[in-house]
Amino acid sequence: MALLAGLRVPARSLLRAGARLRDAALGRWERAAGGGGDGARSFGSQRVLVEPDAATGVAVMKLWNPPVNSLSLDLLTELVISLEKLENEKTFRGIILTSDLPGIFSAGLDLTEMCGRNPAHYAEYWKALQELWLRLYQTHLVVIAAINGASPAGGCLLALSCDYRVLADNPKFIIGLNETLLGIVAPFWFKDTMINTIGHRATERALQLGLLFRPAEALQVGVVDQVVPEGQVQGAALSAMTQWLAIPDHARQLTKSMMRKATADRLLTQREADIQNFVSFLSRDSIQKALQVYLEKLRQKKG
Ligand SMILES: CCCCC/C=C\C/C=C\CCC/C=C/C(=O)SCCNC(=O)CCNC(=O)[C@H](O)C(C)(C)COP(=O)(O)OP(=O)(O)OC[C@H]1O[C@@H](n2cnc3c(N)ncnc32)[C@H](O)[C@@H]1OP(=O)(O)O
Repeated sequence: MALLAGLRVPARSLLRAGARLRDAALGRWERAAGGGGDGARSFGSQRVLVEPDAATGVAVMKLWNPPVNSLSLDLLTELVISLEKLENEKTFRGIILTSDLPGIFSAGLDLTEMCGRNPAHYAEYWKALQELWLRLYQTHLVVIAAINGASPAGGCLLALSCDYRVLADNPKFIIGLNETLLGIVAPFWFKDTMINTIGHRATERALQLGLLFRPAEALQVGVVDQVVPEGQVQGAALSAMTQWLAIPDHARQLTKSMMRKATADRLLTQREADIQNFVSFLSRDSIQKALQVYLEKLRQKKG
């Protein structure tokens, strides 16, 4: 109950949360997809709900990790499993990645996974993040981000790793790689993913200043491809998906691989070194202190 006490979610969501937690305790849950009639069933885990539509070959994947969809170790693991499952189902060609929490797409990496833990935990956490990025960035499926909330840092990385981004038009829905504001540094593969999306100069400025873009600026700089009124984001993502799925799979997939392989390979060839780098960076007293101060500021915001 204490965990739920701080959440700003409606009673309906709390009931749904209760049901999910119960079902998760029993193992992976399944329920019939509402009115689908095509035999497709929703599936998922505690923190990732997947609503597949076998008729269109598109699955909507919703993040649900209250209060802010921070990328905890559990969420990272569940995302990888859900992605792998969809990749292995031959009927699916596309994913809409979105959030099931009002106003938040993802708050990025879970700061509580990076503060006051031991080096083995940092290593495990970083490996899980690498795993998710490598899979999402290189998946043969079309992935469109329907960004229905704030999306800083790791949340922005998730969106940038998709093939196309639609952002809901609300000034609170900021997006960007703001690591420097926390006193930390975006790793090279975050930087590369952004360069591949908006170019070198715009990335250099965005990263050094830790810029968090509002929707109009995000569109202008190219961090997102489309801005639509709130409430239309999923519909717009589905419309965009039609265009992507009109292309023969083999041609689109080979092109995606041609565009992204070198970037992914750069991490693949130095995964272990990247983990060690992260662990030693995070283990510095000054970095731990900076993260603790930032986390404390977030916690006191409400007080
Ligand atoms: C040359 C050497 C190079 C070496 C490089 C090597 C390695 C690189 C090293 C490190 C790289 C790390 C990369 C990091 C990436 C990240 O993603 S870090 C996380 C960045 N995220 C943020 O800055 C977002 C912070 N959150 C917010 O701004 C807001 O929470 C919000 C998302 C805009 C939502 O605002 P609001 O709706 O008002 O909610 P609250 O702020 O009230 O938050 C509610 C509770 O959630 C907690 N929380 C928020 N964000 C996080 C988070 N990211 N992790 C964990 N917890 C979070 C917040 O504290 C509140 O908690 P309480 O309810 O008060 O307990």
